[in-house]
Amino acid sequence: MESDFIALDGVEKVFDVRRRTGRLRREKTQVRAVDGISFAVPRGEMVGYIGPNGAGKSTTIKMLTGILTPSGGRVRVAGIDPARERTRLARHIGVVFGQRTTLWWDLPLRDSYRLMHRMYRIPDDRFKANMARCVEQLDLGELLDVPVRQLSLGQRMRGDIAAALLHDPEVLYLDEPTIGLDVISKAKVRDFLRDLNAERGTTVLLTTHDLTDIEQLCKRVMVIDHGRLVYDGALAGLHEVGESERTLVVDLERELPPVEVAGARVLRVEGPRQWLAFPASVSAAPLVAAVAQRYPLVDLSVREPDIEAVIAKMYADRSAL
Ligand SMILES: Nc1ncnc2c1ncn2[C@@H]1O[C@H](COP(=O)(O)OP(=O)(O)OP(=O)(O)O)[C@@H](O)[C@H]1O
Repeated sequence: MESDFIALDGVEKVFDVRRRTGRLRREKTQVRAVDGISFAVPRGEMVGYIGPNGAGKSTTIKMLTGILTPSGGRVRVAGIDPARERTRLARHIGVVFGQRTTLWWDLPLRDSYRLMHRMYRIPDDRFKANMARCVEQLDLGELLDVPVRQLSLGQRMRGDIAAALLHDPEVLYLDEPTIGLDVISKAKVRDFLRDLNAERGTTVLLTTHDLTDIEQLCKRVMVIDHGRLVYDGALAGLHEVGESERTLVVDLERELPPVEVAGARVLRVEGPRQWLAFPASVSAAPLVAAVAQRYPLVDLSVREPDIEAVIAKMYADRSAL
């Protein structure tokens, strides 16, 4: 069970939608938001779940919380069928939606937390310990008596993350937890999540458009597109799938015509500096040697492929199919 703490097997979600096709006419159509997804996440793993807008990420998370019932397939979280036993599952999971808050808008954070204490029937000692930990690690001390509506987005997000953890869940779903946050708030949230996962072994499923979140937090990433899983593996492996390229930036002694060497193509020439693209999967050494042998080289550097470009290319390639 531990190796498939979260398990999806051929999961589908189809929405019936009515579309207006004329002044009085409406047409019934179906949207396959999730189209046969299978994956397993072992206990204690922190996994990124990414994809373009409308790919089916939120729908998957809603099925994992039990808010939505799958149209087909099987979902299990901590051995529980979420849609059937949503209340029982609630004790095991915490959910944070970056775009909306679970806190009471007009109440200070402290009062929201007190309400959750009672709603979730959290034992007093656990509540106190978790509260103390979150307040310290998320730097909430000075914010506890401020009404939620007066908090900045970053402060509110930290407040929301604490709220999701007061009942000590084993699983945390995060849907865009860093959206709209400034650089410092993002760093605080990421540090906290990293510690939470390392120290408490909380299993984390993270949905985000910010690939830095993934690069800094997740070894494994799943990519979903049009309701299907198109990649599940190490973040590094995405480069191979996306056929990404590295860039060799060379500074020559003087301005010269585009460099000609096998295995690379010149992307740009700017005075004595030239940018050469070569496949990320091959070593830079022979290329550097070839350039150095034939051209008056002053300096050089190698730039790693940009993961965002890799993923953008993956999406583009698939939609061209
Ligand atoms: N309640 C609903 N009724 C009808 N269609 C829906 C419903 N919820 C989602 N959809 C559709 O299902 C598809 C997947 O939506 P979903 O919100 O899961 O995508 P997402 O990957 O989370 O996107 P985003 O990154 O924009 O949040 C979209 O085409 C969306 O319009």
